[in-house]
Amino acid sequence: MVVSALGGTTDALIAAGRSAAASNEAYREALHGLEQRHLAAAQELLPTASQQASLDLLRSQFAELQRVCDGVFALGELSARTLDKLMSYGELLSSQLVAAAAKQQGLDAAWADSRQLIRTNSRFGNAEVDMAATDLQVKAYLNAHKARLWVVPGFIGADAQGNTTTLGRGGSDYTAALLAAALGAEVLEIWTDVSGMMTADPRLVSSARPIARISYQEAMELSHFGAKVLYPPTIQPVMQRGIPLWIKNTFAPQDHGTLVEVAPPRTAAVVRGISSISSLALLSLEGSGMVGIPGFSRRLFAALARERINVILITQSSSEHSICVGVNEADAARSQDAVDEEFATEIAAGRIEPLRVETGLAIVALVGENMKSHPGISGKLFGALGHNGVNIRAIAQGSSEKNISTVIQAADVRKAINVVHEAFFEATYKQVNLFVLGAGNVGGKLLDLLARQQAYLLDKLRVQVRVVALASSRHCAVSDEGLDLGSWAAALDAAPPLGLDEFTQLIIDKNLRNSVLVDVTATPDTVRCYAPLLAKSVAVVACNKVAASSDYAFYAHLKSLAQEFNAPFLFETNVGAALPILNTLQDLVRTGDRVQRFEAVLSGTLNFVFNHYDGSQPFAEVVRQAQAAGVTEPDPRLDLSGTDVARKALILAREAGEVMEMSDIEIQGFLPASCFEGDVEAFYAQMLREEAHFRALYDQAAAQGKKLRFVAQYAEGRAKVGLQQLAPDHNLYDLRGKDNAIQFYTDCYVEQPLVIKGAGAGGEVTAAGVFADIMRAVL
Ligand SMILES: NC(=O)C1=CN([C@@H]2O[C@H](COP(=O)(O)OP(=O)(O)OC[C@H]3O[C@@H](n4cnc5c(N)ncnc54)[C@H](O)[C@@H]3O)[C@@H](O)[C@H]2O)C=CC1
Ligand SMILES: N[C@@H](CC=O)C(=O)O
Repeated sequence: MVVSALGGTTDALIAAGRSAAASNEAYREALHGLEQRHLAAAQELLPTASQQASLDLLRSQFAELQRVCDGVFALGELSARTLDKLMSYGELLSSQLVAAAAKQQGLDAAWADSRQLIRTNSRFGNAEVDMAATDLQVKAYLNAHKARLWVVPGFIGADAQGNTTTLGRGGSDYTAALLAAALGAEVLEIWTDVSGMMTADPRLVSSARPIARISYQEAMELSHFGAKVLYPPTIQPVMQRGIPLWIKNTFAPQDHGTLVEVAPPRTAAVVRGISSISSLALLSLEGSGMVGIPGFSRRLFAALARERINVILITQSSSEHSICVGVNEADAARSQDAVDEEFATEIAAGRIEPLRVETGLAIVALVGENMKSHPGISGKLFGALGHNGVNIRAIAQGSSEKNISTVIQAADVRKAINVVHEAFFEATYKQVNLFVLGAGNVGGKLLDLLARQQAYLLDKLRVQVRVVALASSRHCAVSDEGLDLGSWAAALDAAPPLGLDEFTQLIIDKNLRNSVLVDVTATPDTVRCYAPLLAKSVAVVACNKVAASSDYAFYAHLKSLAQEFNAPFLFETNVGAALPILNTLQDLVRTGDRVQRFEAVLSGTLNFVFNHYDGSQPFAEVVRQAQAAGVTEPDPRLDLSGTDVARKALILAREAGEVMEMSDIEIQGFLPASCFEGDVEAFYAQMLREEAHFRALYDQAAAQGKKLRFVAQYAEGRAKVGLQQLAPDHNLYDLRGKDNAIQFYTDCYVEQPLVIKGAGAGGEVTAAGVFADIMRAVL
């Protein structure tokens, strides 16, 4: 049994040594605290009658420790050798306590000093083990001494002169593996505080799960790449002897844990785990003088090796114009000095550039032996990262195909690991993070719809939709876990205000995967956050028509950002609410068809009004009913003036490929100009006064058996909107309630148009259309 120090002891010993070296007497207090803790542990572990020997031993060892620290204090210096000696006390003390407790339990147990077993070189702080000597020492010791259970301190060894050395932090696992290998053990069990290696770091990925069985190679890749469960060198000694290694959880012994073995059974999962290393610096050596000249890489690596700088990742393009290596960020400055000195002549001659050092980076890596010869893995990896705006700075994959590593910004690590985990571990769910602007008619219906559908989406589509922030014009509620959609209105009311720029920055700072801005306002203000968000690969879904009907340059800029940053910009509901008008049009254009003309009824409000108005009640009253039904714009004058229909005609024409501005659309209004003087109430009052005008319009049409329809027309680059009287044989005659309809004549649809018709306005259907756009953006 190999034992680690009591939690926190090694750090406390290091701190005490450093205090002493800095002439700070605080080390005495620190040692006293540690002593009390160990004495208390002994009193808890052992019955009172048999505590004395252990308590005496502990006291004498703390007296020794005190003398070591006093020496450091007197000299004002803490050498690596003394620090190793200091640190060794953690494991020495704990293992002696455990040995005493085991004997007390009646086991045939004995304590062995690992300094007599593990032979290392004299590199204090991170000594290298002499395997052959260790093997011999372990066998000789166990031949000479007899006990059924040996309790041994982990982490420490001794050099040939008998000086105490340490094997690197986490080295107790390594000690155990060295002993298991020397003894030819049947199995090495590592008892820790987690239930094995996980598919990803559980602190970063909440849906990470334990890996039941894994090969040595995979475990090595994962442990090297930050899976802190296992100290990386641990695997080598047991792998060489084919000894299975079982990671188990002390706090949940019933859990299976992870079994590391030669050949775990093949599973459907091609990727075994995702790992990451933070605090990475990328060193780039570049220059035309390198091309085709052998020896540059050797000199680069030699310069780093002389400084004992560990190279974590290497990549070189086939142009040989640059070599790029990843090292620990803490080694960046030394790397720069070492490499620039090595290449001083070439740099002075301009044949290569001084070493370029970039910090603040991290590696995210896919690990799995089954990735070998399995096409599409890297494509899926890069696709998942790219779709979420994670820029890949460098890539490395060896021909063994066990590991594909990407270097990314450290700030993107959490998002990156989560999207990659979602992409490769299908049994988990995909998380969608919504940032919603507007909670009025459409917004409120959307939030209620999301609340109703959340369980369905999770269950059937494995999509977890969360509203992380919800803003009205006065409040903004934010929740990292997602707002409770059963009570969004109360949460919004209780929340403080947040400006639009701060809201935008919040989305960028949260940097969550599958982020979507949902604009369900009617204001021109909100559109200014679209561009910065699209440039961060945040999808934008809008039923707000302002952006798509604004200046052509702005609309085109948003479309190109969406393409450049792989971030959907979707606004299907801008025309005909949830009717699939824009998607159909985009399909036509995408397949090379050309729209020759279209005719459409695109105002739910005006259709509602003309379907309900027959002179039996005032026209103004019918408009009020449309507003109450949630069909009009927040300002109904936009509908009645024809402006809203003109916006839709413009958006359709643009999506058909036309470069047009709003001023190019001819609006033939039918309301007397007097109706637009003053505010909305004045508008209603004036319509009442103009009732005769509306009655006359109706009577003229009715007298010929026709209906009034406000029609948008586009043909060969020209568009207009206006009131028409349509006969019963017209395709747009038979429209009920607030229906919309459009007929496209294209190069393919020449005689019979492509017709789309149905409910084209109202809070519910618009919310449904926005919801569909959200799903389209993220699935
Ligand atoms: N009602 C319908 O049938 C359809 C509506 N639309 C569009 O839906 C949008 C919303 O319409 P409604 O819900 O009826 O309007 P609404 O006026 O009921 O709701 C808009 C909400 O946005 C809020 N708001 C304004 N400025 C804001 C800001 N800077 N930040 C956050 N919230 C802000 C307002 O306080 C209001 O609660 C409009 O752009 C409309 O053109 C699109 C298709 C159909
Ligand atoms: N106010 C609009 C709503 C949809 O865009 C309409 O009346 O159609």
